[in-house]
Amino acid sequence: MQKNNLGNINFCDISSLLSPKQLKSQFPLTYVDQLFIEETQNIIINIIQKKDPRLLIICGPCSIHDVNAAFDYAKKLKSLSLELQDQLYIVMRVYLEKPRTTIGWKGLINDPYIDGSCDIQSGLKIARQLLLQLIKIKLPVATEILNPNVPQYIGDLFSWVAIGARTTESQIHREIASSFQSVIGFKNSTHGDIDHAINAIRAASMSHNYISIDQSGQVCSLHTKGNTNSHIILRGGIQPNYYPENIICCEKKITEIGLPITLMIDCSHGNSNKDYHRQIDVAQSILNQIKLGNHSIIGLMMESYIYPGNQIVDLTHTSSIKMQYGVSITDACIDWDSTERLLRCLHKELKPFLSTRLKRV
Ligand SMILES: O=C[C@H](O)[C@H](O)COP(=O)(O)O
Ligand SMILES: C=C(OP(=O)(O)O)C(=O)O
Repeated sequence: MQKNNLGNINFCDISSLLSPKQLKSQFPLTYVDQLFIEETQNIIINIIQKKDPRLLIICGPCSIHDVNAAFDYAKKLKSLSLELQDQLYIVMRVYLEKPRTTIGWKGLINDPYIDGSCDIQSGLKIARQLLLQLIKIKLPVATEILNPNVPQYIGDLFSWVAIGARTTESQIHREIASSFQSVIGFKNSTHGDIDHAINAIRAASMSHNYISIDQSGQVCSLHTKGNTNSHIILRGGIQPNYYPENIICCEKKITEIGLPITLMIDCSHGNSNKDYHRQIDVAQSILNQIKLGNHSIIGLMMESYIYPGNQIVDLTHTSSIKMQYGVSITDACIDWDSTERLLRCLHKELKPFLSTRLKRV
């Protein structure tokens, strides 16, 4: 078989990208904004260490595909978060990379024009610019880290980070998690196994050496300190795992190993059986569990956008099809009005209970 001049018959094309340093010089983080991110990271560390009794809420679209709609959503979320901040600490889900079960659109960084052109260089620029805009309005942001080199470009901007169900068992993702100064949430596996997430927490807490790229884009060997601030995210699997019996079983397992008992519940994915309406039932169940004295649940994740549901995009025809504004193009989301009602309800109902959760230190 004839090799092309890229040295591998399966390579079709290679193009250079700008380095992390070049991207950051085009879209710099100001000192004031950097202090804001550090402050929000510390608040979330305090929440998972039970020194701050508020419930952490990671809330936003399944994926970002339209930066204008994302910013409109962010403004609504910011103003609500100010009103509810005494009980809820709200962080926007800004998911820029999507792990797929088989194939599909892989997110704004990979394919910003949603047409299969995969202009990754533009994707990185659009992503960093949006994140800086959100931070400018003092909205903390959260994401899932997927591609191992992406953190060098935008990893300085997040207040909280997830490793997804499909990558929690991956060594490279655990190594990356060990480099983060923000809290990291590890999801249980797509089938519902929590051992992968427990092993990930232990691995990420240790120091690692691995191959990465530095700020100039040069391949390097990276030595990390280890991140001891991580927790499990129960996202359901073949069955939901947010019921009291699942939570108790998970708490028992974590206690036996000697890890801090800190859980976030993802109201979507396997816990909602991918029916977005059911996210509200999951949140209601968690509210009741907290009222009944649960101390291990520190946060909730929800997939929410401006309008409900989702729309299917056909990557080959996107330019000729008009997409609906503010509607997800990946998983279905609850709409803004339902989100606002749910968050107000959590705020009101949790008020008498949250302060009793403070760890006696
Ligand atoms: O959160 C998003 C999706 O659940 C995840 O990316 C998998 O999506 P898929 O099963 O549609 O590929
Ligand atoms: C892909 C996601 O979730 P999970 O890893 O739980 O499937 C997500 O939260 O967007």
